[in-house]
Amino acid sequence: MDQLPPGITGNVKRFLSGSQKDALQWRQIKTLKHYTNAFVVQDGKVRSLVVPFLSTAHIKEVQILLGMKKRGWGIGKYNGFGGKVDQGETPLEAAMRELEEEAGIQAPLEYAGTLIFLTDDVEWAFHIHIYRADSYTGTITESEEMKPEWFSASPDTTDLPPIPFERMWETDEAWIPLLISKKTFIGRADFVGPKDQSKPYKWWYGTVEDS
Ligand SMILES: Nc1[nH]c(=O)nc2c1ncn2[C@H]1C[C@H](O)[C@@H](COP(=O)(O)OP(=O)(O)OP(=O)(O)O)O1
Repeated sequence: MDQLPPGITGNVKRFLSGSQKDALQWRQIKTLKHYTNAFVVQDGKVRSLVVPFLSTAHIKEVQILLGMKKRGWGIGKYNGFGGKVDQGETPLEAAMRELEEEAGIQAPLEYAGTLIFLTDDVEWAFHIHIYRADSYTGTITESEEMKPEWFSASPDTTDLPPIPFERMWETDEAWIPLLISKKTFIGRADFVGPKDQSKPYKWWYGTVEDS
C-alpha cells in the first residue's frame, strides 16, 4: 500500500489522490479541532414528471439536501450542515444540533466518513465528522447561516438541478459520490492561499475497508 498522509489511519484503500504542486509536502498537524457536516440523501424518491404529449412518468431519483452558506468562511458555497463540536458534546450530538440550528430538521444521522482539512490561515487541522441520513422530520427552514436546497444526484431523470460541484469546496466531488453510495471514506485536503481564495494543493481520499 502506498504511504498514507499524516492523520489518515485505519484499514483504508486509496480511492483518489492528487497534487497541484508535487514539491509541496503535507502540512504538519499540530492540533485538531472537531467539526461536523451532515447530509440528508433520499435514495429512490419517487417524483412525478409530466411528459409532453404522453402522460405522467413516475421516476426514482436520488436527492441530496445542501445548504448555501450565507456568511463567514465559505460564503456562497454549498455544503452539508455543520460546525464546531462544543465541549461536552459527542460529534453525533453536535451534528444533530447543527442540522437543527441550520436547516430546522431532525434526522437519524449515521457516520459516513471523515475529512481532514488544513489551510494557511488557521494553525489547527479541521477534523470534520461527516454524517448522512436517509430521511428527516420537521420542516426544512432557512437559517441565518444556511439556505437549504435540494439537488439531484441522478440529473438525467429529473428537473431538479444537479449537485453544484463548481460551487462547493474543490475536492468534495471526490467524496460526495462515496457518501451517496454509503461507502465509508476518509480523506485529507490541504489548501493554500488567502482565506477567501484558498485552493487545494494536495489531497487524498480512501475508502474504509472492513477489518
Ligand atoms: N465540505 C467541505 N470540504 C472541505 O474541503 N472543507 C470543508 C468542508 N466543510 C468545511 N470545511 C472546512 C472549511 C471550513 O471553513 C472549515 C469549518 O467548517 P464550517 O464551515 O462547517 O465551520 P464554521 O466556521 O461555519 O463553524 P460554526 O461557526 O461552528 O458553524 O472546515
